[in-house]
Amino acid sequence: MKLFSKEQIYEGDQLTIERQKISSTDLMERAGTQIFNWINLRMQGAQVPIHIFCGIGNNGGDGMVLARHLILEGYNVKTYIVNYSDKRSKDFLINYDRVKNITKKWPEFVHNQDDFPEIKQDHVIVDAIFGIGLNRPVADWVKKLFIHLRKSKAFTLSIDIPSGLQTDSIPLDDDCVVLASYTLSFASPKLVFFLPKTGKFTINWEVLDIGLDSEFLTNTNTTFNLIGKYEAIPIYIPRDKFSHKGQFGHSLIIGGSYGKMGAVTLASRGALSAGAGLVTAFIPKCGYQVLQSSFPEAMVITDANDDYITNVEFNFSPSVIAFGIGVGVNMKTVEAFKVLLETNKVPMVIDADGLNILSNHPHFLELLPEETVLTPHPKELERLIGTWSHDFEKLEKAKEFSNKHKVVLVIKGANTITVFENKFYINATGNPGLSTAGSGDVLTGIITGLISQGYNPLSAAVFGVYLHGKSADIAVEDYGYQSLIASHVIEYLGAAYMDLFKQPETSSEKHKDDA
Ligand SMILES: NC(=O)C1=CN([C@@H]2O[C@H](COP(=O)(O)OP(=O)(O)OC[C@H]3O[C@@H](n4cnc5c(N)ncnc54)[C@H](O)[C@@H]3O)[C@@H](O)[C@H]2O)[C@@H](O)CC1
Ligand SMILES: Nc1ncnc2c1ncn2[C@@H]1O[C@H](COP(=O)(O)OP(=O)(O)O)[C@@H](O)[C@H]1O
Ligand SMILES: [K+]
Repeated sequence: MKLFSKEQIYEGDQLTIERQKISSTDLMERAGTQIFNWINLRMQGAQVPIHIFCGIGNNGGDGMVLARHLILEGYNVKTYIVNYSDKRSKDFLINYDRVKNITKKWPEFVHNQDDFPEIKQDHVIVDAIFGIGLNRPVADWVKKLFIHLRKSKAFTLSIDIPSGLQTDSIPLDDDCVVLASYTLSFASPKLVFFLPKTGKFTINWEVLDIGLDSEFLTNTNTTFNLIGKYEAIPIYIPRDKFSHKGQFGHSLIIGGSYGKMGAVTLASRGALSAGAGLVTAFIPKCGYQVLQSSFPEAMVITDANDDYITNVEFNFSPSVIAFGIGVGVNMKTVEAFKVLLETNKVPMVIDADGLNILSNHPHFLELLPEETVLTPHPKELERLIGTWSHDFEKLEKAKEFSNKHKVVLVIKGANTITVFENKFYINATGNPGLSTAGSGDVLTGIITGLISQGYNPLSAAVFGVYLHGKSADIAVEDYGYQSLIASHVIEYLGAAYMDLFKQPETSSEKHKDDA
């Protein structure tokens, strides 16, 4: 799913108005009506008090349209105008008048703290205070209103974006933003829903279709794209009846050191379960028994050294090489990595200590084959690209790094973001059950196994991250967040593949899959 920027959304509005020959007021009517339909379907006329807080811009206008429809339908509505400015938008004013004239229930003005209404926990709040037009910090009394709303603990439905959240910056503090229980967003979800410091303001969201111009929706390229089921399906390469293992490549997984052999086992299993034809693990001698007995499907080559890797030698042509898992940073291992990079021509995936070696020896980066996949967690990323003061700076630095070294950078986290050629792919699957030892090793294995069977490195990274998260989403149903371990992610990988071709079942799953 495309994540449109604020500028693109305004442009899409304008194009829709011109091409469909409607007025901006008509478009606002569509937006407000969609929200009304959403609420009406769920509330079925229930007389729960609904407090609608409207700003004075177009987001407030949407709130006014909603208020009119809810009042006319007989709901128990109180409408407030959060009067933070006198510069009311034209469409806000039109809809304000409509509320007054049609419903005769005049909105109340809120100018300061004394005007805040009492809100009980079992009431409903609609937040139509600020939309994407917010461009500076909110006034102190408005911030106090946000705190008042939050303290009520009432269900809070934000329109388009939680008020106080800007589309391109991080809030000064958490009290400056409405904490939404749910957000109904127009055109597309906003990038900030997926970043660690801002995503927490609305864990749940949904996009409402307001009939924007289809040419605009199809032809507009976006820098950020959300990867859900419908983006993953076209990446999938089907298998033909007469296929044989020789077609799915040979993955070489180089890693491990004394006490860290499990990581290589997990990655090797991940690669084979993702569909690699053959997997060979290259490990120090001490791991031979461990690997052969814990994962008989893999072949094993050992280093001359017992405890860590000192010299990588193999006598076959791998389709892809993964390097770094559990490998340590011994000087001999660093030297072996350098020699490997100097001679290697096949695609690579680099993780864990492989990344730490790159951070400590930045000139090695020049030796990487183009489109090498790097899979750092936040600490490893920091070592690679330096520190950042906020998420937007992190993304910018990650993009520069990816461009400079021509690498596919997979920024792991709750919404893993893959960066390549100035585009960002935000993953929609995965859950906190993945915050467990070895889950990153499994991901490296999956991406390696995908490259092995013919996916290009970018597709392998984006699809691998999707499958890894999806597998965890299915597995968590059986294990719960706490008990999910990395091996389960491998065991459920088949279910993740099969899910690609299943219809969404529950509404929350639908939400993820539509994303
Ligand atoms: N396709 C779409 O996305 C549509 C969007 N609409 C709505 O329009 C909204 C955007 O409306 P607007 O551009 O009028 O902006 P907002 O309603 O988000 O903001 C209100 C106004 O306040 C001003 N302002 C910004 N920061 C302020 C601050 N800290 N203190 C005081 N004033 C401040 C802005 O200049 C803006 O004019 C969207 O979020 C959405 O809800 C819909 O009405 C129609 C369709
Ligand atoms: N809260 C979360 N939600 C979704 N995915 C997560 C979450 N926490 C961690 N992950 C995923 O789990 C993996 C952890 O990788 P990593 O930190 O390298 O673990 P390890 O080194 O133990 O293998 C990454 O793919 C990351 O995106
Ligand atoms: K809002």
